[in-house]
Amino acid sequence: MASSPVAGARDNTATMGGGLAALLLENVAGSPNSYLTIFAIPALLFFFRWVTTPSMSAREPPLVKPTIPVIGHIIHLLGKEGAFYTNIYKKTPMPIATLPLANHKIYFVTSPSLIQASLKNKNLSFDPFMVEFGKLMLGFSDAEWNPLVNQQLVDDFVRAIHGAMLGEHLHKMNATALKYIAERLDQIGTQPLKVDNLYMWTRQLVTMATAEALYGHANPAREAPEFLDDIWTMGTGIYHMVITRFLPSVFAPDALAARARLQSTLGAYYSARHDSNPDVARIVKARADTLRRYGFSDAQIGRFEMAMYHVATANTIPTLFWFLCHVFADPAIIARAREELDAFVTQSMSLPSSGKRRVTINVSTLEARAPFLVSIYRETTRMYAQNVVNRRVMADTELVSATGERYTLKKGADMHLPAEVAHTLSDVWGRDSDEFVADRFLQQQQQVQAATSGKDRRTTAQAFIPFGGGKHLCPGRNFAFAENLAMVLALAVGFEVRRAEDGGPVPVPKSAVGRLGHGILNPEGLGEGLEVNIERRKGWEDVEWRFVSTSSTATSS
Ligand code: HEM
Repeated sequence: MASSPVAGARDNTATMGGGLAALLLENVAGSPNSYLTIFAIPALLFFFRWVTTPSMSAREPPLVKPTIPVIGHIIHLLGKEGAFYTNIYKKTPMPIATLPLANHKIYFVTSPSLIQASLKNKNLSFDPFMVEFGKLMLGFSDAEWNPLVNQQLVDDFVRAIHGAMLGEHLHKMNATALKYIAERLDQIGTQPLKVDNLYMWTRQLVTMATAEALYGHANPAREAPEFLDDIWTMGTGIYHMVITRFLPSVFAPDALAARARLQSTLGAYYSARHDSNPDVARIVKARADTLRRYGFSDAQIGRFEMAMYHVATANTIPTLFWFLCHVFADPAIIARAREELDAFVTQSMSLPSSGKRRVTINVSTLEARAPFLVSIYRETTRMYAQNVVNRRVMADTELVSATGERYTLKKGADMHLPAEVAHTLSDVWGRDSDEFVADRFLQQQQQVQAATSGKDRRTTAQAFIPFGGGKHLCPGRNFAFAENLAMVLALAVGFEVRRAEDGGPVPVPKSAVGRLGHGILNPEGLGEGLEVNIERRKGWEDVEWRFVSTSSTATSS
């Protein structure tokens, strides 16, 4: 039937009045392809949303939706990196929340009691991350990794690690590392030591001290000093190797090259069976023994053990740097530290035949004898830790907060416990939670002793997670304590550390942007331009330093 232009115009007017659906139906009638359009597009959109939005059950932690649907949190996470969690918490403060990352769920925990409940819960495991991150960081292919690594190995390995850094094993490591550090300090004579970059100086000295403590006299860094730099260069690539996993060969070629050199050098170390030398740390022996039992070749142990050297230095040394800066940056802090330390260090002096006065300090006593210095150390780890403790939910689990709220956690989801958020909660740490307060931990200890605020102390202890917690609580924390406390004590008492430019106090530099996958923040520009002079303190010119580590009061985080 022919239609007049007028009739057509009337029809269209009617259609507009009848709504969009009618228009679409009318047009679709003429074209089978259009049927596809009308049904397929919404179906696809629905399917995409269904696939990419995790389903939620009642009592799961409340959902925090991203501003941009589906991928908003991912974009925000990659853009803000370390500050991601703080930003989310500032916008939506919750004790626990569910963050959808595409179709994956992350439970983001900030409440101190829920943090501790998570760390203690056996259904929440770090093991899958050890396996997943390990393979990526160490550059094993699936074909090599899968036949070697199984749950039994992970269990044995974790047991071996934790048993190997206690008691006599720990004392031996402490003694070796601190001997190396003390000898370097003793070499500073009457002329000031000019240091171009305080961060790099600390890093070089303590990376080597740690290598000595781990690997003994066959420590590969003795023969190949580039080994020390390689461990840090490798660390810069972790973000690309493990977090984004996107073309590390393009974005982190130096890190991959450094990794290859480290792994080959360590492969030679294990092939020569240097790990059986008597001056090697128990943790190095125990790890290699376990890996050999599970069929790793010596070359594969070398590749795997690069991880040990990394974890032993990556967090301890930036912590030491900030600790040192804060002690020497504020004249009131260094004065108070010396008030605490001078008398007891003087009591620890002897006069050996060398003619020099010798101070001998047992690092295991410092917790009790140097509470102010220990407080500065803890405050440093509180302020600069930005590690995210990871756990995976292995079975549907219920978590109960201190106030009785119950949350259901679903199998397969991940949990993130970011130290940066927990360490700055103002209702836990006070209104000055963003500030560095040198005696914060000392004040708390005194309040506990006076029994005035046991509850507060419990809450801060629950929110303090620089070393993680539960079964995977960092086994190196006591060794890190010994290196940090001993070195800063010796410098505080026996030396002056001053800005080279004008002899003024050491500045505390800005910290670099926190990268995902890193624990303690680095200084901006890796300390470039932080020139200092280190010279003997008046009245302490002829003192040499010795540290021992014997069982008495155990040190702790
Ligand atoms: C200030 C220094 C250090 C900090 C802040 C630190 C922090 C951490 C953190 C947050 C974890 C994860 C814990 C968890 O998931 O619950 C960890 C694990 C670990 N750390 Fe440390 N760490 C430090 C020093 C050291 C040192 C010196 C060593 C060895 C000599 C070491 C060896 C390890 C090992 C082997 C693990 C894995 C433990 C396991 O999976 O069971 N760390 N550390």
